[in-house]
Amino acid sequence: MSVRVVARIRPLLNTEIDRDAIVTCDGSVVKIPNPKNAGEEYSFSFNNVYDAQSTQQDIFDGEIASTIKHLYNAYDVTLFAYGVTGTGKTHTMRGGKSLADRGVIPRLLSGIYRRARKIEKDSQEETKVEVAMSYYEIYNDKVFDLFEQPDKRSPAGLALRDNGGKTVVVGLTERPCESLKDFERLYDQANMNRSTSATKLNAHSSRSHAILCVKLIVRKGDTIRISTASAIDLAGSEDNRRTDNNKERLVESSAINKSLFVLAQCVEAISKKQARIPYRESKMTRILSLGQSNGLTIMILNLAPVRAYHLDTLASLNFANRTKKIEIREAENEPILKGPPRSASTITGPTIQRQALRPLTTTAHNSNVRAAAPAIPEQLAKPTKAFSVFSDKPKPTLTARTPLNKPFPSLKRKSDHSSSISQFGRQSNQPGMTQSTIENMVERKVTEILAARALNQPAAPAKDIDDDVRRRLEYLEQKIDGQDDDRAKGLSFLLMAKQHQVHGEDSSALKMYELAREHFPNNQKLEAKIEKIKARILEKKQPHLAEQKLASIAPVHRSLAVVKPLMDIRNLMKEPDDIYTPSDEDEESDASYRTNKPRKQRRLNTKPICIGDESLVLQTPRTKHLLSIINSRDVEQIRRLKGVGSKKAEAIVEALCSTHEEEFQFSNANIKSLGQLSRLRGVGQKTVENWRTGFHLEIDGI
Ligand SMILES: Nc1ncnc2c1ncn2[C@@H]1O[C@H](COP(=O)(O)OP(=O)(O)OP(=O)(O)O)[C@@H](O)[C@H]1O
Repeated sequence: MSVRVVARIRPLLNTEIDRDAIVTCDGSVVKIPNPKNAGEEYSFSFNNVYDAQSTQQDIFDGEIASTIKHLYNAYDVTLFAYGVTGTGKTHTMRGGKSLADRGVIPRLLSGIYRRARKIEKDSQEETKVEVAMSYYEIYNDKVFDLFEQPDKRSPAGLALRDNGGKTVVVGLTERPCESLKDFERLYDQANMNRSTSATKLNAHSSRSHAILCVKLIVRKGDTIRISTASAIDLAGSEDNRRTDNNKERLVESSAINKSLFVLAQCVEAISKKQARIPYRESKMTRILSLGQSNGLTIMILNLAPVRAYHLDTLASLNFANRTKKIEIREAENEPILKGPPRSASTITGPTIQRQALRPLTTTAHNSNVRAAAPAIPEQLAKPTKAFSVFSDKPKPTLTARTPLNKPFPSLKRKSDHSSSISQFGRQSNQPGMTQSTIENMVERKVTEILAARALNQPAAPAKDIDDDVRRRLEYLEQKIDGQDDDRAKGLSFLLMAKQHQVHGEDSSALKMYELAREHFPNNQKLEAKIEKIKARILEKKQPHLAEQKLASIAPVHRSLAVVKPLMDIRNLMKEPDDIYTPSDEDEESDASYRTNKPRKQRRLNTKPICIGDESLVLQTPRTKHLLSIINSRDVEQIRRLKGVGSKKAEAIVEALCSTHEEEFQFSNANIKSLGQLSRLRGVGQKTVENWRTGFHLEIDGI
C-alpha cells in the first residue's frame, strides 16, 4: 500500500483577503496557477482533498476513524502533517479546546478508548486493553522528552540508537493512560513543554517536530498484541526572507528547513529507486523512516489558500506528489505469547517508567515469539527495507484497492503468520522465501551480531609504537571521538548556509556563514565566501553595479560570468563542504584509502613516523578495531566480519601468514592500514569498506 496523501486547504485568516486566494480544489484534485503564467493552471491529484469548509469532524471521519480498527488488528498507524508554517498542521493534529475544534489526535484517542470499552464489555472482561503514551519533540535536531520541563532537559537531548533496524529514542518516558481524561491531562501538560513562539507568519508557530506515540496493548488469554499509533506534527518550513526572524528564530528555522530538505531528499531518493536513502542526515528523517515502517501511513498536506504562499505551496504539492508514490508493505504485528509470569507489567507499573530502548512507529516488540522459537536470536527479526516505488503509470490492482476519496480499504490478516517463517518478523511476508534464503539470512544476521559484539571488546593494544606516540594518538583520537562540539556546530551552520544558497536565499546563507565564523576563526575560504555573498547581495540590490561590472568584462568572459552562478549551485549540491578543511590532526586516515590518492605524509610533533611502507596516520576506533581483528589471525574473530564465512576467514589467515605476502614483512607482518589490508590476497577495497561499515557501533551519528 502506498502512503495515503490527503490535502487540506485551510480557510482564509482574518488578515487574508478573498481576492488573494489562488488554491482551489475539484474533487480530489488541488489546482494552483503557474506563478509565471496566471493563465496556466497546475493540477495535483491526491487520495482525497478537504476544502476550506471541511470541519475537524470531516477529516477525522474521512481519514482517521477507520485506522482504529486496524490498530486493534495489530497494525501500526503513522499520521503526519506536512506543510509550510501557518498552514494549519497543529490545528489539524491537535486542534482547539472546544469539542468541535478538537483535532485528529484527541479524536483518535477518544475512538481508541470507546472501542476498548466495547471490546472489554463484549468479552466479559476476558480481553483487556491498555494504552500508554510517549511524546517528544525534535528541536534544532535534538530530541527532547516532552514529559520533561525545558529547564530540566539535558542540552544535548536524548540519543537515538539503531536497534534491530529500527530507530529508538534512548531514555524516553512512557506513561500509562487509563482513560481519555488521563490522556488529555498528560497531552496538554506535555504540550506546554513544546517549543513554540511567535513568528511573523504565525503567532503560535511550532518550532519543533512533535512526535506522539500511543501504544495499544490488547491482552487476551495468553496472547498479547501490541500496536502503535504515531502522530507527528512536523514543524513548518519557512522562507526566512519573509519572516524577519532574529538570530534564535533563524537558527531554529534553519534546523527545521534542513530536516525538511533532507525529508524531501529521502522522498526523492526513494522515488528514483536510489540505493542510498539519506535518512541518517537528520533526526526527524531517521525517526520518521518514511517508507520503512509497516502498517498504514497517512500524510495530511496542509495548504494555505493565498498568493503569499504561492511558491511554498507549489513546493509542498510537489513533495506530496512524490510521497504518494512510496509504497509501504502492510503487515500486522505478531502476537506475543505469554511466557512465564511477568514480573511487572510494562504498563500498569509505577506512573513514570523509563524505557532503555523502544521502537517508535515499528513492530519490533512483537516480532519475536520466544516461546515458540527459543533457538533464534531476537535480532534476527531485523526487517529489510520495506518500501518500493510505483511508477507513474497507474497500476490497476492498486487503484482498485485504494480508490480516490475512499478511506483505507480493509486489511486482510494473513492466516499463516504463526508458521516457522514468522520468526523472521517482516521477512515472513515475502513470498518465495526458500530455505536457503532463510539460512543465508540467519548466517548474515548472526555474523552481524557477532561482529557487533566483537566490536565491544577492547581493542588489542598496538605493541609497535612507543608510549609517547601512543599518548599523542590517544589524545587526538579522543578529540575526534568527542566530535569537538564547537566544530560540529560550525559545520551545521555551514550546511544550513549551503542549503539556503541552493535555494537562492543569499541573505539567510550569509547569516549562517557569519554564525559559522566564530567556530572557524581566520578561515580564509570562509571569509572569501562571505565577501562573495555580500557582493552578490549588493549586486541584487543595485543591479546597475552588476551591469557595469558585466560591461567591463570582455565578451568571451561575459558568457562565463552568466554561467558561473549556475555552476556554483551545481557544485554546491555536489560538494559536501568546500570551506572546512580538516587539519592534519583531525583528518581520518581512511580518507586517503577511500579516495585512492597517494597517502599524504602527516606530521606529529613535526617528526614523520614511518612503520613499514606507510606513514603513521590517525585511525578511527572502527579502523583500529578492524585491524586488530585481522591481526589477531583468529579465524573465529575474522569469520564474524560482515560477509566473511569460515572458508574466507581461513583464506585470510593463510594469506596473512604466507611468506609470499611481501607487503606485510614489517613489524611481525601486522597490517598497519586499511590500504595495506585492501591489498591482501583475496580482500580488495570494497570488502574492507564493507567490513568497516558493517560494525554496528551503537554511537549516535556513526
Ligand atoms: N482549518 C482551519 N480552520 C480554522 N482555522 C485554522 C484552520 N487551519 C489553521 N487555522 C488557523 O491558522 C493559524 C495557523 O495554524 P497552525 O498554527 O495550526 O499552523 P501550523 O501549520 O501548525 O504552523 P507552524 O508550522 O508555524 O506551527 C492558526 O491561527 C489556526 O487556528
